[in-house]
Amino acid sequence: MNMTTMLGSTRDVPSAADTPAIEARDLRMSYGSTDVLRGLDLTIGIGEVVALLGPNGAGKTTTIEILEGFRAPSAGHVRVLGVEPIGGQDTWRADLGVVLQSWRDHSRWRVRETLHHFGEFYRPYSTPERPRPWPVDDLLARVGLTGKEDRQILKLSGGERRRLDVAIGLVGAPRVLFLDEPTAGFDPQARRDFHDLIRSVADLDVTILLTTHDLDEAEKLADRIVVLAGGRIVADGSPDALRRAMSATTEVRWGRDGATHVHSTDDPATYLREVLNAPGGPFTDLEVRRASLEDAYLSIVHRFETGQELDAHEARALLSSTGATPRSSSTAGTTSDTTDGEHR
Ligand SMILES: Nc1ncnc2c1ncn2[C@@H]1O[C@H](COP(=O)(O)OP(=O)(O)OP(=O)(O)O)[C@@H](O)[C@H]1O
Repeated sequence: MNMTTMLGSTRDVPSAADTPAIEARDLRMSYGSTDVLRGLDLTIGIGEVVALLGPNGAGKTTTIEILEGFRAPSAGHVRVLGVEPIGGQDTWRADLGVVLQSWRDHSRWRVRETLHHFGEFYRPYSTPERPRPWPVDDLLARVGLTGKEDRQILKLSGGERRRLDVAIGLVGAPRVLFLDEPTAGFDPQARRDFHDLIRSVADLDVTILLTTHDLDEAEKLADRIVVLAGGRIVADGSPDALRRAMSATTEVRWGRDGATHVHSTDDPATYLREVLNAPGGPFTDLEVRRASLEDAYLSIVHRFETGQELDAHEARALLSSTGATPRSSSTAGTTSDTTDGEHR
């Protein structure tokens, strides 16, 4: 039985039709006197793949742990598959797959027995539409651990262990999969394999919320990127929309007469014309670079952290694709100034 047969289609699931997979309204969380989440509004539809980004300590893991039901929020309305996570029963829990940041238990267990062990928890929740658990051999093949079935966990490499973590998250054939920094420590090939795996899972309408610091990963995997900073969502949109909202600027780099110049501009054509027509020796270097998603992200976070105002237009652009309402006038914005840097 392959994965598609096994998972069926979540379109058949009654609760999937009109209930969002994840819903948070004015979600707040404080640890003692420290406010970590200050009013998060987030709706994620069934089958969406969303990357949650934000600087260290922004509250990504906290958010995920609240959605998983591991942590009670201080305030706010939270629903995952229509259920309040902190009171979620086992039938609800069986619909979730969780890949934590680090999982170090059972290190003497072997790969197959570990998956078998966790898979058995899900058997009582098996339905004709969604047989559970996921067949271990198919799962091993999916995560690239075929041939490692009998190895003890402590003898796996870091990347292999992470693949096992992902397999454990999937073994219950979840409807919603939470992945906290899933590819930390992966080599490039393992990362690529993992991306293929997640895309194939996403194709089955599994809702995926992942945290990552890897912009490239977010861009490859996610339909939508949500940026968390200062306890609030400061940007929410497709990778393209975020890049467009933040990347009016283009960087022009040129070398001439022994000097390298770097200039950011909203109007590269006009600037280039000026540069090319200016008197001087031959050009030794010329590069025109549109800002990347990483540039956009860094700019969003930088603008937020330095308290730079964003105007209503910028706020709308950053939050527009989900129709979210900007909550603050002091979050992120575009870097549309033109600065000239010169390096000799
Ligand atoms: N159990 C806890 N008790 C007190 N403070 C906590 C606890 N867990 C997290 N924090 C604090 O809450 C803030 C948010 O932490 P969280 O782990 O959610 O951030 P994150 O965005 O996932 O960070 P990272 O990117 O570093 O993983 C941090 O300042 C952290 O120190």
